Amino acid sequence: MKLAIAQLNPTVGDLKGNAQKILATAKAAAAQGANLLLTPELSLCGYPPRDLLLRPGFIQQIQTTLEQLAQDLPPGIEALVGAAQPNVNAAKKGQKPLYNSMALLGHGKVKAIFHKRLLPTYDVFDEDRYFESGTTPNHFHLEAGDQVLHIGVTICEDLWNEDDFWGERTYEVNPTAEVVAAGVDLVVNLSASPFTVGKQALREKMIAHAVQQHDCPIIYVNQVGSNDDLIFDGCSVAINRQGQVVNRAPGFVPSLHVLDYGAPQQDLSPGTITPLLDSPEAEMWSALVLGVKDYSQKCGFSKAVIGLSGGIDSALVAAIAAAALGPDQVLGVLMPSPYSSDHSISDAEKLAHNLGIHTQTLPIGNLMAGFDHTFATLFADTAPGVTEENLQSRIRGNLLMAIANKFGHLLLSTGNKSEMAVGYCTLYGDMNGGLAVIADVPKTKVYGLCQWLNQSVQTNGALGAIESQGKTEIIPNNILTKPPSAELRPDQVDQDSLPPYDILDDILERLIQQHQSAADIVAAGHPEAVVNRVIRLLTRAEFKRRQAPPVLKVTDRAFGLGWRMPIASRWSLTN
Ligand SMILES: Nc1ncnc2c1ncn2[C@@H]1O[C@H](COP(=O)(O)OP(=O)(O)OC[C@H]2O[C@@H]([n+]3cccc(C(=O)O)c3)[C@H](O)[C@@H]2O)[C@@H](O)[C@H]1O
Ligand SMILES: Nc1ncnc2c1ncn2[C@@H]1O[C@H](COP(=O)(O)OP(=O)(O)OP(=O)(O)O)[C@@H](O)[C@H]1O
Ligand SMILES: NC(=O)CC[C@H](N)C(=O)O
Repeated sequence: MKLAIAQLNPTVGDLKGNAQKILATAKAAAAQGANLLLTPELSLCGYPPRDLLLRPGFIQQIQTTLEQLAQDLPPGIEALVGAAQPNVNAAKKGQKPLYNSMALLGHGKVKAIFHKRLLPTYDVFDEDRYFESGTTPNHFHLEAGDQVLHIGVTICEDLWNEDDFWGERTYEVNPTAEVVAAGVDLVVNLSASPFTVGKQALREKMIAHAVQQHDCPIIYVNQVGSNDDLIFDGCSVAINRQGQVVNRAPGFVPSLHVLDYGAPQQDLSPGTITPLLDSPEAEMWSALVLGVKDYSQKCGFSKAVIGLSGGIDSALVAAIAAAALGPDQVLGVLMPSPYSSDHSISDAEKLAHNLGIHTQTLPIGNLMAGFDHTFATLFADTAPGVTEENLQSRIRGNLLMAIANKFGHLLLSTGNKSEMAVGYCTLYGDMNGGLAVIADVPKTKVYGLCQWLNQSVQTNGALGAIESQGKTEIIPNNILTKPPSAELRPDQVDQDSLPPYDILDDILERLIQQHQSAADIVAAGHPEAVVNRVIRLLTRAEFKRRQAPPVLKVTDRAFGLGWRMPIASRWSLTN
């Protein structure tokens, strides 16, 4: 029997386009003799469809598209296609109106529907909002000539439940154990599992554990591509009865792999194993490049604009944009003020040259003077301070949005996770933008990524669309070595206002990712006064983060849907 792993990149809501992708892949798989096409979770609607699921018209269109797709499939191949399905008993039983399902298409019809059993409702997932859990094990017999393969169907979270792997009971039900008890030869897991750094190694350990626990090979098929804030890395794997990876699809690109299952061992035969990326930096880079590429393309942008300060944050975002869209599609705008250092301009120009992106220089001194003049009477008895400093940021934000409006660019905002956490950024200023590219990358990791970028250009030149041949650096060394500064007043450096970034980032990770209390963090060796100050800053900046652009998620807890803190709150995160 031949099974085709279709690692697809659907666009949320593009039912027609997604159906065409599934059909084209089914034809390619059939041409290679495949008997069954395996597609990711909700492959027809794209994951996550969020509140589109509340629109009756969306659900109706899913049904008609699914039926049409069943009729269009080439003969000889069946397909498991992911689609939300109505729960006909919802009103009578007081249940949720939908199931998260896989439809088995074949012989011109929808032959069977399998419902997801375990619904993730934590971090960025909210499936309990829409879906009812399936209650019975999902399995079917695939028949081709005189061969029959008994296949167990699980959908993403259904596999994330092995108590002894996680060391704690996560769910009452174990869908894998139930299909294995029904006597299946093979389990497939159709997923939309978002990327975070290091997650693929964890997935493979978890799947190998399940294979050994249940003595059953597993094929895991993941979505690829980025939808809003979530990046899906693909890396679909097949693990044989011995717990060995026999096929791994590449990360961050769509792909099709056809695998054999059968005699003599009744197991999966070896396929192609794409090596995993060799560092956390390589993973993060690939994910962010895909995030910018897909967000732009799926929202209809081909060009991006970025404020280029000569600092490290805007340098990294410009590099990601150049790799994602092509250097020719990226505009860096230099907006020096009277407080800007000479190196802010020369470093930004050097960076732009290394990347091959376009630049424009728009000095903001006159606009600052115009604001001073207009406010002269109103602000007459006040001392200049943060208000005037922030005006520079807001002037730049306005200029950038005007360019975005005029030329149809997407404005990429450049704030990193550390400054988003403590509110070291200006609303309607440097926070302006359509996509917050590195707002889940702590400042220390921004440095790590830039250093990795410079090393990669020397060793393998793997920098997407950036021309790297003959170059020894992408991020100019001076950008890497000078102290970070907002340059909003003379001689300002970040470290005047914030703890050193290595200390800040460690405290933030403990607070945001590990939910530690102040006492836990002090016990880990941080001074109490610094911990309390960081907690105050983190809490106070909630209102800013609520107004930030979508943040590309690369860590286990990103700002956005996975971090839902109240704004008007009196609870202190010291506890
Ligand atoms: N709970 C709440 N709900 C809604 N709004 C709230 C609020 N609390 C304050 N506010 C409002 O927010 C204002 C304060 O926020 P905001 O105006 O953003 O400004 P603010 O946080 O006061 O200042 C920005 C900080 O970011 C630093 N920084 C660092 C790096 C780069 C840049 C840059 O811009 O390039 C800036 C800058 O040095 C300064 O320390 C208050 O004046 C108030 O109007
Ligand atoms: N002189 C400038 N010209 C153009 N854009 C600027 C200028 N100064 C600031 N910006 C914009 O505002 C953003 C915020 O500035 P900030 O100083 O926090 O970041 P950075 O300069 O990129 O990095 P670093 O903080 O390490 O210096 C910049 O990334 C950039 O997009
Ligand atoms: N779509 C899902 O069910 C995803 C949940 C799963 N635990 C993951 O992160 O990969």
